[in-house]
Amino acid sequence: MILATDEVSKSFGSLKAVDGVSIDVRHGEVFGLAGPNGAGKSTLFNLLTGLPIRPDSGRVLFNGVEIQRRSPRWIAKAGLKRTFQTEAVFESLTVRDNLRVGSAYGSPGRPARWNNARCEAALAAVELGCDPDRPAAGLSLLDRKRLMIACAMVSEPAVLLLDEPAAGLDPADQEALIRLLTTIHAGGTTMVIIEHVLSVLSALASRMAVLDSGRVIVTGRPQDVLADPRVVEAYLGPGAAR
Ligand SMILES: Nc1ncnc2c1ncn2[C@@H]1O[C@H](COP(=O)(O)OP(=O)(O)OP(=O)(O)O)[C@@H](O)[C@H]1O
Repeated sequence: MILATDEVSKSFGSLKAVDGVSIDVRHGEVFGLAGPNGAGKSTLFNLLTGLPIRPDSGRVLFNGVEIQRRSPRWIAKAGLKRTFQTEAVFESLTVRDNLRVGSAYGSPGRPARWNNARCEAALAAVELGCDPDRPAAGLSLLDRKRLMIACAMVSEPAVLLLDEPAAGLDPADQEALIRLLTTIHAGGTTMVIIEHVLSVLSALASRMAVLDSGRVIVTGRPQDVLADPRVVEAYLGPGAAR
């Protein structure tokens, strides 16, 4: 296992947002996370990356090391990086400067000396063909997503966590995203993907878990999980699977 949670819980007041969740992510796989709105998926990502919360109980293990009390920066430098539901790019900065920020935040060891070759490589990896010296503002939705992924990939993380990468994309752009993430995965990056667009998740993930009300209700291969009556009822309500 490269990444695991062991009975991780987090409450906000009386709400158990994440309730005793245990997942195991294997080296080199794409692991999916799904579940209805409010199921606790993003909170689980926040607990994995220390941003900005810590678990009330349970452990997060990265390469066998407990990281649940580590800082977000330490976790990023260790090789666990993430993207966000909304396209978290600095609109007033150029594409190149966005990548510089990504590199400075997550590179292991001392801050890496920036070089243009690295910028070009990161942009090529996400197939972002624009002028690197143009502002990020005005990029299309898909290109802002490419840039956000490039900012995470520029420090060559071992694990990339993607929070709803397909949100807002039309079917053609979803296909482009699937091709892009397939290529990045083929380069050796382990991925965990939260996604509501289940066709995208099915195309990418070898295993997945579904959360409901903070708990894992089913884990397995996408084709089995998505046909499971418990999953159908979590999305559509009690009795929907009958
Ligand atoms: N900082 C916070 N303070 C209080 N409640 C929170 C906080 N963060 C999340 N929650 C609550 O925890 C629950 C789980 O939220 P979370 O965002 O993890 O769900 P999700 O599965 O990612 O949902 P979505 O698919 O809509 O993004 C929700 O009820 C949410 O309102």
